[in-house]
Order: sequence, then structure tokens, then C-alpha cells
Amino acid sequence: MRVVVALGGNALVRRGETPDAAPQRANVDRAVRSLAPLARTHELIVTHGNGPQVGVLSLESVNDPGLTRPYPLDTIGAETQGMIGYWMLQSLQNALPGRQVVAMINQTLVSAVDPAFADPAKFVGQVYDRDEAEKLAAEYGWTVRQDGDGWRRVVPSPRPQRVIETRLIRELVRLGTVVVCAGGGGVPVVRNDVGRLEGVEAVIDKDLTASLLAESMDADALLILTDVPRVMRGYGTPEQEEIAHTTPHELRAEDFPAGSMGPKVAAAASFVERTGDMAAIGLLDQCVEILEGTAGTIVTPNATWPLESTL
Ligand SMILES: Nc1ncnc2c1ncn2[C@@H]1O[C@H](COP(=O)(O)OP(=O)(O)O)[C@@H](O)[C@H]1O
Ligand SMILES: NC(=O)OP(=O)(O)O
Repeated sequence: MRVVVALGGNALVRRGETPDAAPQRANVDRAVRSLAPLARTHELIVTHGNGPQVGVLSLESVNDPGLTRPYPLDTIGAETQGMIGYWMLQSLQNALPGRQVVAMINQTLVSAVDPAFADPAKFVGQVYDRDEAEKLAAEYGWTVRQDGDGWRRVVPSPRPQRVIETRLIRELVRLGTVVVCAGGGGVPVVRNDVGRLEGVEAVIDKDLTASLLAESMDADALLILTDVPRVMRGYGTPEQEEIAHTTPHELRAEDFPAGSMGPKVAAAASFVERTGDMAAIGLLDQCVEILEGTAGTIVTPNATWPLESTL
């Protein structure tokens, strides 16, 4: 089987944790312990989030007295791909001796006229209380929004249209390489008037890019791994209940929050609708069980779809 796995930003910086390198590397090792058994038996493409890391590097850049202008978000996106990609590369190589692993810098095409540029919605950086967030917004010209109980910076998040290096990723997978790519949804780029690629100030949602990538790679399964065991109906209410098995049709009939579960559900539903294969959302530590259909929220084309066909 060919499997695309999307690792949540929360997999790398857990809630309440300081985004130092050491805890992130430990979290990468933990993620790789879960992924390694999959890589031994399947073709594996891994993508990852970068929201918390974009926030750290962007703040550093804005406060660097040696710069006349802070680094733009596309450049910071590439920095996060290099940093997280390096951690994942090393950890995967240590876990899978003899296996070829690559971590790529990727660009993802977006539309220059995507309405998302006028409506920043992607959470980056750390969580603040409202006063602190508003103070920072005034100081740095940020837009901030409520995220759960806290407040965070938001940046434009245009819809991914195509991973520019798709053909190369396909070749690498065909050779048996474990490919880490499209980190942070890919560095957002547009084609200018003369057809040249140019970076833009945005952060793409990695779940939406993972869905696109899984489709263009002819993947058999898309696994979206995060810090909750299943998607829940009535999340945060006394009536909340876990969804074990569902369909795109059922998911699209419900509302999920835009900055968190919404894109995961949209990504999973879209992959299943467009390919007829399975997607799943669940806990990072359970990726083998999720692929076997015994954990996570499994999304299949219809309710009677036999889960055994994924194995
Ligand atoms: N209906 C829901 N079911 C489960 N989790 C939900 C739901 N709605 C919102 N969430 C939140 O979504 C979070 C996962 O999204 P997000 O924080 O963006 O993850 P990641 O950084 O791992 O990609 C969960 O930790 C949970 O707090
Ligand atoms: N780029 C992105 O979607 O990052 P997170 O998963 O960290 O939000």
C-alpha cells in the first residue's frame, strides 16, 4: 500500500510545551516510533505542520536588529521545512537502517487572487491571553483571533492547487524512498505574469496539501494524525461522542471549527470523494491500528465499505 501521513503541529510541539529544539526532537522520535512499522511494510510519504514553528521564527526575524526587513513568510516556511525535515530525516534514518529517506523543500502553487489573502485564518505561533495578543497585534501589525480558550496570530492560508515537485516525489517513492515533503503545506508560491514562480506571504494548511498530495500520488490511504483519538460529534459539549466510522457525506453535514478539525475533516472527505480510497483521523501513536481500521475516525466512501480491503 501507498500511505500519505500528515503529522499535526501539535505532534511536534505539544500543548503547553516550550517550542525548544530538544522537546521537538523528542516528539519527532516519538512520531517516528509510530511511523516506522508502517514504513517497513508500506510506501510512506510524510508531511508535517509548521504553525508553531513559523510563529517562533517569524518573531525572531521581526526582532532581529541586523535585518532591515523581517524574512517573509514563504522564506520562513522553507526554514521550517529544513529544520523539521532534518529532525525527521535523522530520526527516520536511525529507525530504518538501510532504507533511503529524503526530506525535501517543496513549493505549493496557490492562486494570487485566492480570497484567503484578505481573510487571515491560519493560526501560527503560540497561544496568548487576549490582552497580550492585542498588544502584540498593535506592535507588529498582526491579525489575531480566538483559538479555543486563547488567542493567536492568524495569517492568510490560500487553498493549495498543486505541489510543484509532485513528479519528483512520485519517482522517489517508486524507488522505495521514504519521503518527507510538503511540510507546512508546502512553501506557498504563485506564477507571475511571465510564468516564473514567486513566494507569497502565507501559510498553507498542511492537511489540505496532504489530501492533494495523496490524490496525486495515487495513495491508498491518507492518515491525518493529531492529538485526539477520534473526531467527535458535539465536541466540547456534555453530549460529545466519538465517530469511529463515517463517510464524506455525513462529515459534510456537520460543522467543525475552521482553525483545527475543520481542515482535517475537509481534507479526509475530499480525498475519499475523489479517489474512493480511505482516509482517517486519529492519534499519532496509533497509526498502525488506524490503518487496520481499529482506531481513529475512519472515512470511507460508504458506510458498508469493508475495512478489510484497506489491509
Ligand atoms: N469535533 C472535534 N473533534 C475532535 N477534536 C476537535 C473537534 N473540534 C475541534 N477539535 C480540536 O482539534 C484539535 C486538533 O486540531 P489542530 O490543533 O489543528 O491539530 P494539529 O496541530 O495536530 O494539526 C484537537 O486537539 C481538538 O482540540
Ligand atoms: N501549516 C500547517 O497546517 O501547520 P499546523 O499543522 O502546525 O497548523
